[in-house]
Amino acid sequence: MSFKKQDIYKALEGITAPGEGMNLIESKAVTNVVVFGKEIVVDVTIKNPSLQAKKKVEVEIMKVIHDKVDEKTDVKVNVKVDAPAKPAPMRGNQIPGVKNIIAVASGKGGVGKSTVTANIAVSLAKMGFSVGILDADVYGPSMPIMFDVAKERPLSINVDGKSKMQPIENYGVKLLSLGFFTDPNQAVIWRGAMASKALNQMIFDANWGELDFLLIDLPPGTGDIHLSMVQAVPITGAVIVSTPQAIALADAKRGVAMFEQENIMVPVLGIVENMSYFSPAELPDHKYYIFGKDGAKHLAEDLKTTLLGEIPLVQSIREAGDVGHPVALQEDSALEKAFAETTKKMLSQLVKRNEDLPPTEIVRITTMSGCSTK
Ligand SMILES: Nc1ncnc2c1ncn2[C@@H]1O[C@H](COP(=O)(O)OP(=O)(O)OP(=O)(O)O)[C@@H](O)[C@H]1O
Repeated sequence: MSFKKQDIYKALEGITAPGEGMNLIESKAVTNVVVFGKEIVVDVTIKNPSLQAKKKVEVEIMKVIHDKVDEKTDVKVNVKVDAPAKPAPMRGNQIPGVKNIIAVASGKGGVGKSTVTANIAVSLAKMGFSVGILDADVYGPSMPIMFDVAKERPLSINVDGKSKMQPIENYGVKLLSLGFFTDPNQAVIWRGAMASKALNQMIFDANWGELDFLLIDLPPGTGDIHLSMVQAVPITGAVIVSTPQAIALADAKRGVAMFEQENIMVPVLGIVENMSYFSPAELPDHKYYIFGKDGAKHLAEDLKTTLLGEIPLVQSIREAGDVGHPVALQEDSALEKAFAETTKKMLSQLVKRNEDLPPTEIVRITTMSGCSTK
């Protein structure tokens, strides 16, 4: 035997525990490793009960041991399933079956909020979570294009005698968007009451099924539509997207402040800095800080929140969005890793939030005259 048990543990650190956002060692999923001559037996306990997750973890363990430890050894993997992850506690107008609702917002438009939402959703799905996106961007719903389903239309199906809207699914992500209800050639801006009605239907009259996460892609800004969203559902936490540019950061700050208002109180999980720097394909080690450096890092420090990730400005991110195949789907690419890291950081903030704070309540919005609208 030319390897140590420690080599096996080290190799297993390279595998993400399905549905947990941590590696198999960090999450204590590996409960035992035994070496008998040329045979290695790994006992692993995972939280995701699906057959696919079990098979995936088994195959990944075998592969990493053969690649990194000893290619000739026989590997046996015993996979056990523990009870499912604790759902986030919520009350109020819950969406049945939906455990965590995450709002993705940006103060300024065009900073890549939808791109970040799409890629975080794909990363979550690849980690084994069940994920949905509600595209609530009233000014320009772009998710149907980003998920290559712009020509699809949600069907109405009958669930327990009620007619429900069936989300469109691609890449393991369920999607409903205001964009499914407008002609892409017409510039429609959803206004006030109509937008609220459509959003309410997409939230409560849809067959989302069991979801670990529902990401809500909010329109840019901090206006009425945001208030009606936070009023309608108990949002577990908010993620703010910004570029490092001063004017984007100032708007991001307003976004954080909006969620933290006393009458809203949605915890901010952190800030994702998008378009952090540009690296040309021919000079991958060069980083050009086009919009400034460390802007979101400093803002996160100032606001006592977390910098969740720094996503570079890369042509392939734009191209992948345009062809409807989010870049996080590109196996083993640097961008896939960047989004996976950002997602893991968001998850660890979410776990902390769910441990430390009570459930988010439905917000009572008080009108100028002091009357509650709920
Ligand atoms: N990191 C990046 N590198 C390259 N292009 C990017 C990056 N992030 C976003 N883009 C591109 O920038 C454009 C705007 O991105 P996106 O639509 O995600 O922004 P947004 O903030 O959601 O916009 P809106 O304000 O319209 O909702 C898109 O063409 C997208 O492909």
